[in-house]
This record gives sequence, C-alpha cells and structure tokens, in this order.
Amino acid sequence: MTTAAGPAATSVPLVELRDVHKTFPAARGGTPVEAIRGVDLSVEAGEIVGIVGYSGAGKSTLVRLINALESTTSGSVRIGGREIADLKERDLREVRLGIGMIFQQFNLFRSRTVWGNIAYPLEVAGVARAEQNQRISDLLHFVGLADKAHSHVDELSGGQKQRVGIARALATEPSLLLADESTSALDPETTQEVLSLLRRVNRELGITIVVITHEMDVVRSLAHRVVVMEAGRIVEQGPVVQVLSDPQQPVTRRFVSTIVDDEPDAEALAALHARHPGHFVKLAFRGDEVRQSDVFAELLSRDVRFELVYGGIEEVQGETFGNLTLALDGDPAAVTAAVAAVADLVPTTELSR
Ligand SMILES: Nc1ncnc2c1ncn2[C@@H]1O[C@H](COP(=O)(O)OP(=O)(O)OP(=O)(O)O)[C@@H](O)[C@H]1O
Repeated sequence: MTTAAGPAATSVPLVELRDVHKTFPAARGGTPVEAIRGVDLSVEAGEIVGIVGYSGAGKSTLVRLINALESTTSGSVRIGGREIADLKERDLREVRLGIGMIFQQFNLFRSRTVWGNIAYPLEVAGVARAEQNQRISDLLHFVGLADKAHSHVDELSGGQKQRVGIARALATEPSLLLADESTSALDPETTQEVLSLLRRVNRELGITIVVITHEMDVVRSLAHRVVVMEAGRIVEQGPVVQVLSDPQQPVTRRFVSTIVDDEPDAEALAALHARHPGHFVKLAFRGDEVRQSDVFAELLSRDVRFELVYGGIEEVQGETFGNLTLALDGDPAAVTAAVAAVADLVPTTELSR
C-alpha cells in the first residue's frame, strides 16, 4: 500500500530550475540584459504557485524558459525530471504538449468559433476527429460554455474569452498550466470567476498551475505558494499565508501593502502621534494561538490606559492574521512593564516616533 506522503516525498518536482541564468545579447550600442540571474525554483505536482514581481523583474522570461520557448544561458531546467537542453525536437514537442498556456489578451483566433479555437491544438497534435469532438464537448461543459460552441470569439465577453483560452490550454491534457497575467484585462467580478475556474482546474483535474501576476489579490485567492522576483532573482518565497502575514523583503512588503493595510506607514504614524499621547506598540496576531481578549485583559490588569489606534485582521485561505497598533499611556515604568508583559503573549514591536 502506498501512503499519500510516500510517493510525494520521493517523486521529482514537476518543474525544477537550478541556478538558471538568461542573458539577452546587447542590442546595437547597448549592453546585454541579464533577465534571469541565478534562479532556483521547484514546483511540485498539484501545487498552485504565484510568481509576483514588478515589470521587468523577469517573470515572463522565466515562464518562457519553463515552456522551452527560450533556452537558458546557463543552469538546468527540468520538466518532469527531463533536462530540457538535452531533448531532441520530438521530445521537446512532447514536453510542450504537456504544458498549457493562457494569456492576458487571450490570444484566440478571431476567425474561428469557440469550438474551432479549442480544436486547434488537437488538430496540430493529430488527435483523431472522434476523440477531438468528445474532448471539446467535455471541455465546453467544464468551463460552462456549452451553449457558446458555435459563437464567434468577437461575440464573447472578456471572461468568456478567457474561459475559451483555458479550455484550449487544457485540450491536450497538460499536467502544467502557465497563466501569464491571465486576469489583468478583466474587471474584478470576472477576475473572481476566472480564478474560481482555475481553482477547479487544479482541484478537479489535478493540474499544476503557475500564475504570473502583479496583482496580490490573485495570489491571495488562488495560490498555495508565492515566489517574489526582483531584478532577475527570487528574493522571497513561501506559503501564501506566511508571506502575507510576515513579508521580509521591501519589495514583498510593497506588494503585500496593496492588499493588507494593518501597519501604519511613517506618515500615518506621525498623524497618529499628533492625535494620541503615549507609547505605540504593534501586536502581531497569527492564527488563534493567542486571543486578543487575553492581551487586553493583561493590559486592563495594569495601571495603564490603552487605545486601539490602527490595525486590521485578515483571513486568507481559512487562516487569520493581522496587526493591531495600540497607544499606551501612563506612568513610564508601568508602561514599560505592560509592554514587557504583552510581549510575553504576542510578538510585539515598539513603534518609535
Ligand atoms: N527577447 C528579449 N530581448 C532582450 N531583452 C529582453 C527580451 N525579453 C525580455 N527582455 C528583458 O529582460 C528583462 C525581464 O523581462 P521580462 O519580460 O521577463 O520581465 P517581466 O517581469 O515579465 O515584466 P512584465 O511584467 O513587464 O512583462 C527586461 O529588462 C526586458 O527588457
């Protein structure tokens, strides 16, 4: 009998990059561009990994290395344990068939119907007509567009177009789906629909997903793990809840601050100090290990006044975390003792003026 942990612990990652570099040669009169500078990355089968970074960080180049559209300058890219650089064209085609892509601008054929778009990769792969028909029909039902089979692409909304893009990407039954800014052209409600479809692709079909995005909301609601890129390097990575609740690098903090506003920045802190007397401390709550009421009870038992002046509690994928900033006021020795007592209960940071 195999256990769930057994095969997973010994199986090779679906995607494995080791010390990968990619330098584009200099354009005339310019200098070479080091787009990827020593990236190590593993993606396990069944994961959803979000890759975030600002424009130019190297995200698209990384994806083009993973789907073998670009070759490395040095380092190793393995897909399903196979070294891409060693593969002959025929094997490379097979690897590419195992990877689906969806794009920000959908990249659909306007001259074809919805059915025709999904059929395209099957025609290229030489799949028999009867099997094509069965797969296309199944996919149309899966993405909820069975009634649009014979519509033209121009008649569809953005969300419907992306659902066609997803069906087309799944037609060759890939094990990996790469999504490059796949929701950036969509409004928030349609974005949620597409993300929910991607979650089903992962959960119900077992397909591994790598999404590239600059939207942290996409990471928060979709990914299991997040990888942060800056200037061609991975600067931080980890489970989404961990990275959102305790970002380490400045670039990660900037991304996280777009969706989590539970810490006052310098300007907000100055404004708070102008309104509230006392000593400011930030308390970090993670999960339900420590109850806020225990912390407040500790403060109430002491000879200090306190006020909640800033903060927020987030829930991400069923886990809660957040920071609360308190202003403590009273006799300096009592305040110092109260801060020490609270610091025994929860991670506490003193916020200086
Ligand atoms: N084919 C190319 N030739 C020369 N330079 C390139 C090429 N492709 C990418 N670059 C450069 O490599 C760097 C990384 O680009 P890349 O497109 O991978 O970043 P990105 O994080 O995906 O950015 P964006 O979100 O804007 O797409 C940039 O400086 C870019 O100009």
